[in-house]
Amino acid sequence: MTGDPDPRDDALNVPYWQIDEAAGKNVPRRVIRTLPKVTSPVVKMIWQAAPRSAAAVAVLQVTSGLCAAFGLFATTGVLTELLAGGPTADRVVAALPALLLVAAAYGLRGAMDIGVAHAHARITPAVRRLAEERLYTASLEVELSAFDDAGFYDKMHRARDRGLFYLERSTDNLVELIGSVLGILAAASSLAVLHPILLPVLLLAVLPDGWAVQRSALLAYASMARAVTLDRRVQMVAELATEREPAAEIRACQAEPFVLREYRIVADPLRDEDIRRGVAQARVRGIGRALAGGGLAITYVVLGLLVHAGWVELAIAGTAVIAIRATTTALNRLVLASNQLVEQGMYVGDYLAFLDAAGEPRASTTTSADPKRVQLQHVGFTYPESAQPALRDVTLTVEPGQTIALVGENGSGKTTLAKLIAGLYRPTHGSIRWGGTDDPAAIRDRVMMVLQDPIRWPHTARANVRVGRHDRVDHGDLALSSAAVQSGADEVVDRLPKSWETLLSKQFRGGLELSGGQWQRLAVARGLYRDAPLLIWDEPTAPLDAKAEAAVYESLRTLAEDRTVVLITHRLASVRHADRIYLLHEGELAEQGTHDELIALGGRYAELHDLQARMYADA
Ligand SMILES: Nc1ncnc2c1ncn2[C@@H]1O[C@H](COP(=O)(O)OP(=O)(O)OP(=O)(O)O)[C@@H](O)[C@H]1O
Repeated sequence: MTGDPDPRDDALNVPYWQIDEAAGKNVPRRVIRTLPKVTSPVVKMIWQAAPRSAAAVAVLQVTSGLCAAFGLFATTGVLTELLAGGPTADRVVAALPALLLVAAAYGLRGAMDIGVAHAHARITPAVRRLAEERLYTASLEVELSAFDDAGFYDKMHRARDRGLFYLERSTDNLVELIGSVLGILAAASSLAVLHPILLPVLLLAVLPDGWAVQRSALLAYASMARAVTLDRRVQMVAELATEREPAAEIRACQAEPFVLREYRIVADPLRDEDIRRGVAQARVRGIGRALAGGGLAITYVVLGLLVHAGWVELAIAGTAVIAIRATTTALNRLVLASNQLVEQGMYVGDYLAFLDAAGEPRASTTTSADPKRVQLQHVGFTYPESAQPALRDVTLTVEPGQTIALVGENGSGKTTLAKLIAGLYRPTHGSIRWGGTDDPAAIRDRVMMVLQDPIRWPHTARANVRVGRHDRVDHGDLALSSAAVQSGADEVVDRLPKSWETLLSKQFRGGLELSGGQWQRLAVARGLYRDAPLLIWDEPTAPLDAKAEAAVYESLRTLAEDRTVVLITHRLASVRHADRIYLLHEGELAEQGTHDELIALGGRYAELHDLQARMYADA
């Protein structure tokens, strides 16, 4: 039956991702004050990414500015000769040497500008490359728990989606800014020499437009800050509607209208916000243009009055008009570039804030300690931004060579505990020691973990297994083959058209897709290929068929002979031989012992065991 939406869905109408008015208020108000702060990290980045090209741009731009100044002075010479008395032909001939100087100055300037463009072309891609690597390094190095924090996600998305893009744009704008500053210095210094009063008058023509562009930039940023979460939500819904992974389930659940409704809920306020911003920007731009036009008119009137009063010669006034045009153009470029730099600087700030939040890259630890005995003392763990702890007061010891099993209902904390034992999370209470160390970085090399929902790497079958220990030297693929045989992945690979070299991703031409169970066999092979003394299995066999499951457990028994194993499973029949079984309930250790002890106890474990035994018997 279809009908009105469930009223409980109304929770969707007051979402946390709505427009955030407070975030929009927290933006800077002035460009000039902010400019040095926002440009210095960009300058530093340019210098680190492409020092030679940066030096070339600086030298060529200064030379270009000098040429421009020289050209303007030479122009006065040309105009003086042309406006002198006598026949026109004589005046033109007399002006020729100055004219040649003007042509040479501007020709040289053109050559310098071509050089600037060449050097500039090398800078932006180099900056992007460096910035991307820093971002990816930071996000790969960050503690796993950061990914459970929505604030961190917002920061990362801002840094990745906008920070990188605007860092590139601000590199271009910085080159533009330096060029326009030097252009202004050249033109304005000639103008000041011709008549000092022309310079302040000229500012009248440019400042209003500058104000408008600045306001417009700030409006854009404030709008972005208000809508950033909303924007992310729209992208998420867009992925649901367009990506391959959810496509089947959406159709199977007939959830298409639900996805569209979700889209409308988030897209409508985003559209309204964009309109609000666009209209406000158009208004300030309009005011700025009108004021700028008035300012320029006043500039020319003042120049006319100066000529009329005989304070300025006509030839100098002619050069002044050219200089005014050059200065206005350069000042406008400067205002635009600096305003854009400030706007972009705010996004670049987001990029830098993310690098800060991600912290220093983890020092690559050279000490590698064997986990040996793993001891947990009163360990508690709460996920970031969660009200309830996922684990409470867990104390247990895993002796070297033991196989322990973690069992319990869904959500009881098994995976969380396994990730703590693997050193992926740090406890929020209590302590964990692995042999002689409590530094998770020191044991990471000695842990192999097969996760509940392993990554399907969009790579070859070989890469999917070898990524378990990508730097392992494996002559003749001996370790690869052995991991494949133990996990049953060999049967999967044998059927692939290009064997180990088959690309496992439908998103690329020639790629193939595997079934859930086939992927899982590769994931198990990946864990085995890693080959480490502490082995953590989180429901490794759930999607496997009976034959593959039996093969994996057989391999597990062999592996367990000289390893410490932590096994998580809901199939209690598979944990019967574990040295010790821990039953978790709502984040606490509710029962522990051997299989026989727990059955004798007659508690939750015994109850679950009976239930499963009856279920399989009925089946
Ligand atoms: N990334 C996360 N962020 C916040 N809470 C989480 C996160 N992962 C798990 N939890 C919460 O922590 C609790 C324990 O989850 P955990 O995945 O450890 O349970 P589990 O016993 O492995 O469950 P299952 O048998 O379903 O795999 C649950 O209440 C869950 O909602």
